[in-house]
Amino acid sequence: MTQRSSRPSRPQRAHPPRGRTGPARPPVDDPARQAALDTLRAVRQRDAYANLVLPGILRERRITGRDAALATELTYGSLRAQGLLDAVLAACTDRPLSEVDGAVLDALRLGAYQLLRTRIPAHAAVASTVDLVRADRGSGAAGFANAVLRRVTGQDEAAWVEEVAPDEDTDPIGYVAMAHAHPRWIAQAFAEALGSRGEPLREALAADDARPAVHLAARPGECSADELAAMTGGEVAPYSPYGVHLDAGAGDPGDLDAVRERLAAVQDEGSQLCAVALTRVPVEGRDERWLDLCAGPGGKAVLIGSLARLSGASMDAVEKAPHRADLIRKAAGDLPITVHVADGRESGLPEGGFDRVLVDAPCTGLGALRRRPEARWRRQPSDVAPLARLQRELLTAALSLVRPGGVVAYVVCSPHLAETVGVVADVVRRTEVEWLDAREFFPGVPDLGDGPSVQLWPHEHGTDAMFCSLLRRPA
Ligand SMILES: C[S@@+](CC[C@H](N)C(=O)[O-])C[C@H]1O[C@@H](n2cnc3c(N)ncnc32)[C@H](O)[C@@H]1O
Repeated sequence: MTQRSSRPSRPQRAHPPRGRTGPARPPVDDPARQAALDTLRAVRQRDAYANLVLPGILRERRITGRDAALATELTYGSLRAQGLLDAVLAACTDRPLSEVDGAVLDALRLGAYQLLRTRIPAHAAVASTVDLVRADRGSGAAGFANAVLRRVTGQDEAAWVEEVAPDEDTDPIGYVAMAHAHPRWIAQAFAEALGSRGEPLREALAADDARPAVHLAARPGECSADELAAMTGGEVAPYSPYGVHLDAGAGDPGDLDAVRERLAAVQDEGSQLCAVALTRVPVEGRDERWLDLCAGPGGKAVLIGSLARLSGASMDAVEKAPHRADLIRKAAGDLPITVHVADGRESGLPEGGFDRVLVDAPCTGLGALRRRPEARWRRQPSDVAPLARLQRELLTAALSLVRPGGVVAYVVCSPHLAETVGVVADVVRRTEVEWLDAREFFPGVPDLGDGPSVQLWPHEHGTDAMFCSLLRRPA
């Protein structure tokens, strides 16, 4: 690890007071950065979700085109990279970041992101950030931000990683976690799922750190993937028969005509594949009652419900949260889906009453971090055990709701072993059930490992890191 010759001295003032420290100026005319900064603040102060806050700000302020694209890139990029940015910023000040005014810290993260991970010229990145701080917090805070960011400009991202990351030889996981801006415990969980601390782990974290393409699912019976690609200018997805990929910078996909007219929905290709896999497993005899046990907000329920309609089946959808149950009803429209607000562990639905059951269980979401920029810094290792307990209980309930000979798909958007094979192996040990080789039901998808479960990965499949196990209740 290289050592910096000296820590930067305290910038300008020994202790710039918190809050306003000088005359504020009128708001700066930089709508993209202002939108990004306001979103970072909402995420920090109110635990808001950036992908809900930012589109609202852009709409309200009528920010479009290049400004909207820049705001999106800076917001999501700064949030994704936060751990790395904070380590660099901490090395550029001589007091803990916890003592830096929150609003100033948001701006410093925005500035550091531009300096380390964009092609924006350094002088523009520093000056624009300092202007934002001056307008909001006054000239003292602006001087502090200027001094810190100038120190960040001293070297590029790779050199900073060498300085702030743990030593690569003694802590390879800690090193690669810092280099690709992931908390160490998440990198460790990925390493365990991949069975590697080397190149596959680096590739997985790098893919997880990049801006993902938008994935759409054409609604079966309404529109084909070819038609959807032609309508949206996207590309037909490589594996899902319903999938289309759009460029990462393609704007708000909710504005697309195909999505507004319900011919398609925004849905990761891995989610599509797991939902479709449930419908591909042959079952003998009756095949007309399907169930989604954790259905909100309804992405998979709509895809499976569309396939149910085409094959003459109907579907029940269970969701514990009433507002998410409402979202399923809205998304389902006239599909043959009956929505129940209930706990899937005691839904009151008939035991053995269903031919196919999906358990898309609540999980840490570690497999979809690239789509939820702030999530990686919010999740904690202590979240895993209670979720794994709930997942086991939901899967056990699903196995009592499926009829003999029927099939259950257990799906999570996480590769954490405690939520994936840990849950399934435990339930299989305690229940009489056949663990099917799920790989057969992901035709054409390469690199699916040794089975019997399927673990998808962003770096191998271009999907979220979705996990799917298929279980059959003995006839
Ligand atoms: C991973 S999400 C499901 C996503 C959904 N299948 C889709 O594709 O849109 C898990 C859902 O389970 C719900 N949930 C959590 N605990 C539950 C329980 N005990 N019973 C039923 N649903 C539950 C959550 O509110 C959440 O909506």
